[in-house]
Amino acid sequence: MTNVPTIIADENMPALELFSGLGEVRTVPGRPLPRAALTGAQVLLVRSVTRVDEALLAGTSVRFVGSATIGTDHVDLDYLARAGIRFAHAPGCNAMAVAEYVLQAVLAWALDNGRALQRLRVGLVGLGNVGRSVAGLLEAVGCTVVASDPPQVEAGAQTAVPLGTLEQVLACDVISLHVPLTTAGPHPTHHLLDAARLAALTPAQLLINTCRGPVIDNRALLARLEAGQGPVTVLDVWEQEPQVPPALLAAVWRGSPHIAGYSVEGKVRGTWMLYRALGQWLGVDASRAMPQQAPVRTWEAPVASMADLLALLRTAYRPEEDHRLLREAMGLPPEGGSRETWVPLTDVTRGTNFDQLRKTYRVRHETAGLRVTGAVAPVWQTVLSRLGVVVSQ
Ligand SMILES: NC(=O)c1ccc[n+]([C@@H]2O[C@H](COP(=O)([O-])OP(=O)(O)OC[C@H]3O[C@@H](n4cnc5c(N)ncnc54)[C@H](O)[C@@H]3O)[C@@H](O)[C@H]2O)c1
Ligand SMILES: O=C(O)[C@H](O)[C@H](O)COP(=O)(O)O
Repeated sequence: MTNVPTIIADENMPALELFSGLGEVRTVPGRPLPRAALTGAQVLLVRSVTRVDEALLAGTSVRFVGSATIGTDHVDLDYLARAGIRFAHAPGCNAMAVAEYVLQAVLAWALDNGRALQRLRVGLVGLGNVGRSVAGLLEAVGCTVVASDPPQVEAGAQTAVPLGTLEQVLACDVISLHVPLTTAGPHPTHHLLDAARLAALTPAQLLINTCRGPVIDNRALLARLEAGQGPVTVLDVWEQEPQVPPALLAAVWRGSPHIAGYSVEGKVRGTWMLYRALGQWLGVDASRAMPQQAPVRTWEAPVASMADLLALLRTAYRPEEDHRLLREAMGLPPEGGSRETWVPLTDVTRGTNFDQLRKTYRVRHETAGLRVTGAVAPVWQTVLSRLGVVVSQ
């Protein structure tokens, strides 16, 4: 390509200054992305909220699409291949952010329920970048982890985490979902947790979904939760985003607006990976380093107990704040209010509120780089090391 390309980018993408040497960047809203904005553009950079398909791209001059995400279910990859449009995404960019979100949920639930981590069996559905990061942290705190991943079994993959059946995973104390959303192929994940599988789960279990909403049949889940028979549930993702059914939100232990991966580092790394890929495609230098943004942080107290570890993690991120804000945005009162106090918002307002929460999401850093100066009990040393914490006593 000889001319300077025009790059259309989602306005919620950080660190777009990386692209200043590669083309002229123009930002646009991602949901909905105005098709007219693509006129004359060669490059389109999106996040998960933009459906990228023939309807959006046919007749445009876009030749490169980048998605600063791990998931690709919003992109019609077959169409892009047929149309000769190059595609890049960001595998692994925010895996540690999601793993920290899951670790906090497990620690808080275990503390609240008097469960010893060393006796917890954790089942992961999907053992890719996120599943492996989650397993690394949970094994380090003493949990026994098993995963179900049929594509890896069929490929004969050697995995550090033992692979079992989905049924074995669903029988664990904690179940965490880390699969892509797929509707075709030998192992589709749409409604993988359907009514029948959900019926086998009990209130003694913890179910966490940070992958994609439609992997769980949300109506069936709500029916189980309203009957008092469902698992304690953490949902970061919802079947009809940006819609969040107030009844389902009221029934879960914790809900958040699809932000499990929203660390500053995860988002910046996603942009940086696209910058590298675009530079390679254009055949130009793209050797800028990933912008480093985490400030110096210090934890001066000891890390002796599970509660200490949770308190340390909470310096970076307080999940109940996301839960509170999401409830407010969907018209629910603070925890415990009756159904009569729910504010009846329209779908349009709820959808706008959901996207607004994500757009204005606060600065949240991963734990990596935190300096601990207090005494660390041997039992927590491995997890702190895997979190990238620097222990200096
Ligand atoms: N909430 C968030 O902010 C957030 C952040 C990152 C990723 N995600 C979601 O999490 C998903 C997983 O991320 P990842 O980085 O681990 O992806 P990945 O591609 O590295 O791993 C996915 C794994 O799932 C396995 N898999 C596929 N179908 C399966 C099935 N039917 N049963 C069991 N395993 C199956 C694959 O073999 C693979 O090992 C992404 O596709 C994305 O949708 C959400
Ligand atoms: O797949 C992912 O990486 C995440 O789900 C995704 O990044 C969520 O954030 P968004 O792209 O919608 O801003």
